[in-house]
Amino acid sequence: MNKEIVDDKTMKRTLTRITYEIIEKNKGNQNLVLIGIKTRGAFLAERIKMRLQQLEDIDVPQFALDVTNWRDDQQTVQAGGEQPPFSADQIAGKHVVLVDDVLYTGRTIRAALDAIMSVGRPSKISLAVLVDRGHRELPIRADYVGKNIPTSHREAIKVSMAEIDDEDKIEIIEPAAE
Ligand SMILES: O=P(O)(O)OC[C@H]1O[C@H](OP(=O)(O)OP(=O)(O)O)[C@H](O)[C@@H]1O
Ligand SMILES: O=c1cc[nH]c(=O)[nH]1
Repeated sequence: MNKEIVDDKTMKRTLTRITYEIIEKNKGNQNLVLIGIKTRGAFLAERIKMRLQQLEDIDVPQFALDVTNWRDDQQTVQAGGEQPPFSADQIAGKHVVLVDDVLYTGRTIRAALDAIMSVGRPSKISLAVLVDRGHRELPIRADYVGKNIPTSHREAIKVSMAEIDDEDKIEIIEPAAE
């Protein structure tokens, strides 16, 4: 069963708040680079980039990262992951804000950190997520959290985004009754 817990208006507000928090914590915003994890993290990073442009009139570089090749379950997933789309110069000495939709075990973020470090050395990496659903398996935490949504292991969080899903919403998928 799917239960909608965040609607489109709330999702927009949440992203605006995350953007304000990034602005507040990074006075000047000079060194920022946004890296969104495909698939939906990349669209979230694009939206944060647009808000930074509107709110602060700054043009922050933004990239979409495929972490397939760095996953720790890589043997079991499809081959054919993409290489990072940025160069060492584009991230060296920068403050990278990594963006994803859901933070769960933390393994996707671990893979993203390795992918970034394989290219260059940012001065700092922060993490922004739309949803933190708990159940971490690695010592990873987010700096910017849209919604903390406590879940059981059996539940799942489904983020829909207008760019690919036709609408914005966050649902909790409950396991079917046995
Ligand atoms: O913290 P974790 O346990 O790693 O889980 C979180 C990740 O899982 C989902 O991605 P998924 O692999 O389903 O790919 P998608 O974004 O392309 O749907 C989600 O978008 C996060 O990236
Ligand atoms: O519930 C979950 C767990 C990982 N990734 C998701 O998108 N949802």
